[in-house]
Amino acid sequence: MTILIEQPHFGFKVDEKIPGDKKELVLDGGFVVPQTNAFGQTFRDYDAEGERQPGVESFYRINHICQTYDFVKRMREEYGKLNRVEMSIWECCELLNNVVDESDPDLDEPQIEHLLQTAEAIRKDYPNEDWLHLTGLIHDLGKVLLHPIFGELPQWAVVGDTFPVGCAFDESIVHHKYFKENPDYNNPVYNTKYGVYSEGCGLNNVMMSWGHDDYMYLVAKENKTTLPSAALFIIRYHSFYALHRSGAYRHLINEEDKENLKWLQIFNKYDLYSKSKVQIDVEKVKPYYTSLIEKYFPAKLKW
Ligand SMILES: O[C@H]1[C@H](O)[C@@H](O)[C@H](O)[C@@H](O)[C@H]1O
Ligand SMILES: [Fe+2]
Ligand SMILES: [Fe+2]
Repeated sequence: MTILIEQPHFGFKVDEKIPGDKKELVLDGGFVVPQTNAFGQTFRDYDAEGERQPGVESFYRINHICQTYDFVKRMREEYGKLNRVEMSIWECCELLNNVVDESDPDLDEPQIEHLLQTAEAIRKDYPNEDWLHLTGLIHDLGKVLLHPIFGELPQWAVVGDTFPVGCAFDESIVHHKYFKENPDYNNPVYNTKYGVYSEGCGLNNVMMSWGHDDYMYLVAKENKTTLPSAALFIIRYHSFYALHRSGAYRHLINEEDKENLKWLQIFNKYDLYSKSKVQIDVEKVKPYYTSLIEKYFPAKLKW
């Protein structure tokens, strides 16, 4: 049954602005898109004054200064070895029980809540796309890099929006001004529109700032997941807001990226707007998600 609240037409598109005077939208008895985050502010407002703003801004300052081309190259090589731990996907979800993401203006809950909220919100609107439910569950698992067994990487090397390194930093990136202190900012090899890349080279050939996205992509790929390529693309680029939100860096993408981007934009609605104080009953949904994990992953993965 379709229930429509205070909305004259059916449907809600990702890039549509939520009307200011409407409280919330309900689709097909499915996922409710809230107008404000758990702190009563609009989502992803990096300038809104509030308890999280100063911490988030200082997070981005150090992130933008330290994410250089050389740093990313070293991290990809080091963490691409996957020689740290062997564990299942569900064990990794549980490790995130205590992890709180300092870059996020919309959420201060442990990450496991966010994973389940995202997956369950997708399941409401896309009941038949089980691969997308599982993608929701695992997309942020790369945040285990914050854990002591992964060397307790600092937040700036794990979370936050991502962006290409090796070419100019686009102005649409959150708190762009802090890039001025990044050594690559003044390096002529890396500071032009194309930098070390070329027109339509494809994102697979572009190095992204290091963090949970690329790491989890490497984990999924190297452990031979059977998830479709759109799932791997979502995991790898879900923090690349400059592209999927602002449309920057389109000169680097190829046809395959363009196709995958459509799924990423659908996914983003659930990743972003499902952040709330509503808790999911973990034990209740666990059997469903463990069956999906069995379908798409080996029992133990190398991390
Ligand atoms: O603060 C958030 C958070 O770290 C998310 O996991 C990441 O995907 C977003 O891009 C970022 O803005
Ligand atoms: Fe993320
Ligand atoms: Fe997320």
